[in-house]
Amino acid sequence: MVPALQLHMSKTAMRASQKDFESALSQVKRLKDPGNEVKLKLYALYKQATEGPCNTPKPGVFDLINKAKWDAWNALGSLPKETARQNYVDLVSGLSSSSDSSSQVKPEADRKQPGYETLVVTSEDSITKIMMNRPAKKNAITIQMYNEIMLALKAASKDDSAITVLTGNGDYYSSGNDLSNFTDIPPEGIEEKAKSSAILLRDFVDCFIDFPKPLIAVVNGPAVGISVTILGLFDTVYASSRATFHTPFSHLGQSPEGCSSYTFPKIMGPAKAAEMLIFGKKLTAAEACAQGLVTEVFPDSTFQKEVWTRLKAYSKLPPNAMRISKQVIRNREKEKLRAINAEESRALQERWLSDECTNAVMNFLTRKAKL
Ligand SMILES: CCCC/C=C/CC(=O)SCCNC(=O)CCNC(=O)[C@H](O)C(C)(C)COP(=O)(O)OP(=O)(O)OC[C@H]1O[C@@H](n2cnc3c(N)ncnc32)[C@H](O)[C@@H]1OP(=O)(O)O
Repeated sequence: MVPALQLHMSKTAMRASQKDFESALSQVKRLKDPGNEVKLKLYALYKQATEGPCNTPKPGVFDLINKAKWDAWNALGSLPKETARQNYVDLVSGLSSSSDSSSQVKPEADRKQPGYETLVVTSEDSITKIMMNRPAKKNAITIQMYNEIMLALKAASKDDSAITVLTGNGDYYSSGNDLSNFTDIPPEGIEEKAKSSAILLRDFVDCFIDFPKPLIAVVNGPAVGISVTILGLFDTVYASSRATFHTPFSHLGQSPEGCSSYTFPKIMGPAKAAEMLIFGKKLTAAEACAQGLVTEVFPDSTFQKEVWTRLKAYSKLPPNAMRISKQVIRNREKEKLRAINAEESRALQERWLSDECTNAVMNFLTRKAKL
């Protein structure tokens, strides 16, 4: 290349780069967090562009952050200031366009994972959301929904999400077991029905006991029965101020499940647990929070916004560290929880054959009783 032309081009590039550099500096503040590796690159290019090659003393090995920054800057060697500016501008421009395209939110229907009829399952921002989707039936859990929740949890345990959320569509979180599950009696008879239901219940609860990643309940409204008891197996429970927590097992001729006979006394003390599990006392969200079943209550008007902002921030934490922390906490109790689940399921198998339970279910289904 002719030297004069080369000089002219580099001067043009330098002028353009200087102007763009200033706008890149303000643009970078508006970007989504690009992660540590990119932040180090930006830092190094900025230092090189403004101060030239790194000639400050190397920080000590224990000064991890400053050492990483120094290493990144030093790695640029004698890269000219102008080139560093240009590279900085190019990097920010690349980050801006990818963040623009990722911020174009696709409608939920487009992001929905196929294969579920009773749930809407979506994965984005490192969060897999499993939403119970029978709002007209208050998200009562049918046999199909138990099976789909188990499938969705198994898939979420293997996908690349960092955290998993269970929530409900509509005004209820869930009204618990769909009482019409008891009406579909197979030709083998009622004993067989009770036996297969106990196996389903045990498998369902085991999925929550064994779930390997942080599991969060976003309790958008009232919760009844098994949708309340399994909350003791979640890592975090966020509730709308409109939510209530009701376990009317005695009213239904039934007994507690979801490991609540163990987790509830442990969480809230035996006296408060007995009032819920034996006498069916319904708790408000504030009461459930005071008793430790709920992590935090948010005003209903801002519930979704506040909770999802929080969860998006948590989902950016290192996923392996979160998974290991959960496992360290859970592993200590896993065998115990599995044994309790098996025992509760056996007790319920008996209960479902009792007159007390049959009458309560018939009363609901013939609309003689509601909670
Ligand atoms: C494998 C087996 C495991 C078993 C373990 C689990 C134990 C439990 O979960 S016990 C808890 C069982 N749940 C209940 O007892 C709740 C029963 N439902 C009610 O009392 C009321 O529906 C409720 C207070 C939740 C809401 O009342 P409303 O606001 O007045 O609404 P509706 O009653 O009109 O409900 C609308 C619609 O939904 C149907 N529905 C609601 N919940 C259930 C349910 N759990 N099972 C079956 N159906 C339910 C209700 O019948 C209405 O249907 P339609 O009349 O066809 O509109």
